[in-house]
Amino acid sequence: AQPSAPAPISAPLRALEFGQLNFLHTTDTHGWLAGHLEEPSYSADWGDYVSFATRMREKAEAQGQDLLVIDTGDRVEGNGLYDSSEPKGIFLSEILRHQHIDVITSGNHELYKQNTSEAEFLSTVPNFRGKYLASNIDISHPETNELVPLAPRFKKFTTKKQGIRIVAFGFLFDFTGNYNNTVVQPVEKTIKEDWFQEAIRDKEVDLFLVAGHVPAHSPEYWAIFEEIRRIRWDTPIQFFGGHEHIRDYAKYDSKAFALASGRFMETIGFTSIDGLSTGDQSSAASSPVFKRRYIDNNLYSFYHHTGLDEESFPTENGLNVSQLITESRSALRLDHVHGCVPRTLWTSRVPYPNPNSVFTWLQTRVLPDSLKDESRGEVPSVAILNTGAMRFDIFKGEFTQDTIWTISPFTNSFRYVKDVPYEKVQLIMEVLNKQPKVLETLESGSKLSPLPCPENLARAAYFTTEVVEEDLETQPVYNIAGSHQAPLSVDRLDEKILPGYTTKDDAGTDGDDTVHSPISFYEVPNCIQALLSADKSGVPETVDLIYIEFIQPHLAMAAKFASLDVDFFKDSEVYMPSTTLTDLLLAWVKKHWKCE
Ligand SMILES: Nc1ccn([C@@H]2O[C@H](COP(=O)(O)O)[C@@H](O)[C@H]2O)c(=O)n1
Repeated sequence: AQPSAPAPISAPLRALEFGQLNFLHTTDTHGWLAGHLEEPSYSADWGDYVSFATRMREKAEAQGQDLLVIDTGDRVEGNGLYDSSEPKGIFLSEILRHQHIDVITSGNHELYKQNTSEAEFLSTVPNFRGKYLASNIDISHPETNELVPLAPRFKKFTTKKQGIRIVAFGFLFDFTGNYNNTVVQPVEKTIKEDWFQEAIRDKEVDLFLVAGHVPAHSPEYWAIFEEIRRIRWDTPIQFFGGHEHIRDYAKYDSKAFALASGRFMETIGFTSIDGLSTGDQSSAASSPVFKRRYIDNNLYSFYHHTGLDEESFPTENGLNVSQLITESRSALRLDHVHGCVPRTLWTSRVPYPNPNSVFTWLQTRVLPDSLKDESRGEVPSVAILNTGAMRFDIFKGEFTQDTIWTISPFTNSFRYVKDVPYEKVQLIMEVLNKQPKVLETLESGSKLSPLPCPENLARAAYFTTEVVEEDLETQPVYNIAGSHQAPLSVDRLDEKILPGYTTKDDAGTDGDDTVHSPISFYEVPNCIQALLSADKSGVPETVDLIYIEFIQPHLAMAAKFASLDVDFFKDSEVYMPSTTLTDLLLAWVKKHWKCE
């Protein structure tokens, strides 16, 4: 772990059940390879994970079993270790490559920008040659401009100990927000292509392995499942997914399961399968047995599951990677303090609006204090921001160079349209906050990216519907009864059962390795608005409508519903040129949250 990481806290743990074939899985790490430096439950770093994977492989192989390591993308954007360097990602890429990964895929974040996808093509794919799969992504070659596969479409391999014959794929969900140097072909179309049809007709296969940046429960995975089942009615299928930032496990049939392993290096997913055929030896078992566990990413869990301790657990490679992370953080000055946070602000642990909500803080303090374009003088305005723009809670204490990227990694700036009737703005807000179907599909047929953070969409079933009194306290406590998932915090360390993930999935409620008490998780709107007006006494007739540029296509759609005759693509202008949300937040923190 990193020198400043908090020590993990002992807690009751559920055991891992090994099988013939075992997997470790990460997804949506978003640059958090240093682990969480303020949350003991997730305080292990990528170096510890390198050691853990090695020790787990040794353990499996000593028992004549196999272990494979999977990563399903969104490795970039969301932490200083990625975002703070120039160019972005040069430190992260060097750290990442030290893990032995058997199958790795791209997420949507690898494709938002041209430089990110090109770095993927020129560095990550070669670093993981033979392991990186891209079943439905092409990229315009940076030198020739020719459209080429980002990586091989699939691969076939045989496991070392058991001789299990695996055909593996690597998919991305039907993403449409990519920059135009890449092409993401819809999954449903890709699976009709000859190469896929041939691959699933291979009779010498014991397991289909579908890794992808695709939600565990999703139409895309359902389509792949059905296509494979049309040809291979009983070959086992193990899916690994991601994108929703949640722990999840989906049962497609008794021989096909999908695991999703959370977000931000909080979770190492584990699955095992027993009863597979191996090579030409058919299995004695009538049906394979699938198991799953969500491991809290900390050394207490790692020691327990490997049966090792502080002395015997770390590998030389793992220790070197931890050291490399420390050096990279230091070179990037990620511990540099910009200010001191007076009280913790939550994205979804408290209801909105609330004095402890990040969104209330933005609405009432940051946006009104910061959004001012000199060229517009005292013209009243309304600013609209999508809640997905804020990625993480802000903990009480030091606000560092790392914090700014964990909360606001996107480089979006602001645009505006002049003289919009205030009542139309209110109608637009109503449309934007209708969940989520109204604004899902453009006339072109392409889908709009959701406005809130992915957790917020995926966890609708877990929302705390009645406000828990304690969540309204100045600093809420966390061991609250209810049934919802949410990350663990730094407080309340005095109790044996600590608050944390309490996952419910298709296999039940015993998936988390650590037994936790649950935490509240409140729904937040898709968008918030702030009225910026010198005259606080009344509502203005017309306003400048300022918005974060990410929501421009959504606004264009919403304007139609609100009968507002504005072409947001043609009629808008840049507001506060060269200023991003990240810049605004940092400037506000430096000015208002000075350390004593
Ligand atoms: N420039 C951007 C990009 C994304 N978002 C928000 O993030 C969501 C996607 O998050 P994943 O990690 O699941 O890919 C997206 O739906 C937006 O809410 C943004 O605000 N600005």
